[in-house]
Amino acid sequence: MSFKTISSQLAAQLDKDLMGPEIGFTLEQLMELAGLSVAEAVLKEFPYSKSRKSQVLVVAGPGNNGGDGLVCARHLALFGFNPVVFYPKRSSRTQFYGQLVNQLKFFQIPVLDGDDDWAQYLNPNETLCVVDAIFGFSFKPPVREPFGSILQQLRQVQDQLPIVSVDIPTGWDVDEGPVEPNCIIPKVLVSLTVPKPCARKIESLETQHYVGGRFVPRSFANKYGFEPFAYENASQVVKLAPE
Ligand SMILES: NC(=O)C1=CN([C@@H]2O[C@H](COP(=O)(O)OP(=O)(O)OC[C@H]3O[C@@H](n4cnc5c(N)ncnc54)[C@H](O)[C@@H]3O)[C@@H](O)[C@H]2O)[C@@H](O)CC1
Ligand SMILES: [K+]
Repeated sequence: MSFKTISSQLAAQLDKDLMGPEIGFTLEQLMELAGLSVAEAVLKEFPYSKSRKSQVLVVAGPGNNGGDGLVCARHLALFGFNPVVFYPKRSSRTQFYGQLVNQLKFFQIPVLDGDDDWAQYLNPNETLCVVDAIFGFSFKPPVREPFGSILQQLRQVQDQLPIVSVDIPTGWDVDEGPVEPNCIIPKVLVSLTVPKPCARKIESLETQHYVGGRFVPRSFANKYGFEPFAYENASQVVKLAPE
């Protein structure tokens, strides 16, 4: 595939740079745009219609990838879907995660914890798709519990219930690709800012690939060795053509 990628190390540096003293984005700003991008990709792949199922299960992990999922769920509700969030290991890294959960409650979006029966939402007759916001570019294999069992359950249904992965398919090494035996093979991948090397391992016939997280100017993209993606109008995502 010919699209440009940047390594996990460079992606972390890019994030630091965007949120550093010179540029000054806050994590909250970037997460809002990232979550909105993923919700738009869901809408594009599984258009909302009153006459069909509209339930979306969002599985959120303990870090910022999970935060993207929490934001995504709120936008999905605004787009007309019925999101349910499974958030088994809640971050206390900053107060912000608690605020995101409060916002979900404000939207009357169910937020399940580790003791709840989340697997009831893995029924393809009732759920349209699953958003995989478990781990992003900071995942280091091997996967620890409870996420090992969660991945196993998701893996069992992924052929019937499409999975939309946020930034990195969970269980994939950011640079090497699928490493965990129970890693997710998503139907849709939404790379944020710029694809990471593992995105080269997706099979374009099996997985639709979007780029989202539209928040850098050309000069900054060029500094990190890539060209801006061809976003149309106000869209927050662009679909990459299969190669
Ligand atoms: N500029 C960007 O591209 C932006 C990226 N964001 C998101 O931030 C993500 C990176 O966030 P983080 O650095 O917080 O990291 P992640 O969300 O990828 O994961 C870190 C968390 O996972 C846990 N973890 C790592 N390996 C594990 C294992 N083997 N078993 C169990 N737990 C494990 C860590 O303890 C930590 O809690 C990106 O992938 C992206 O989704 C956005 O939120 C904001 C903007
Ligand atoms: K993910």
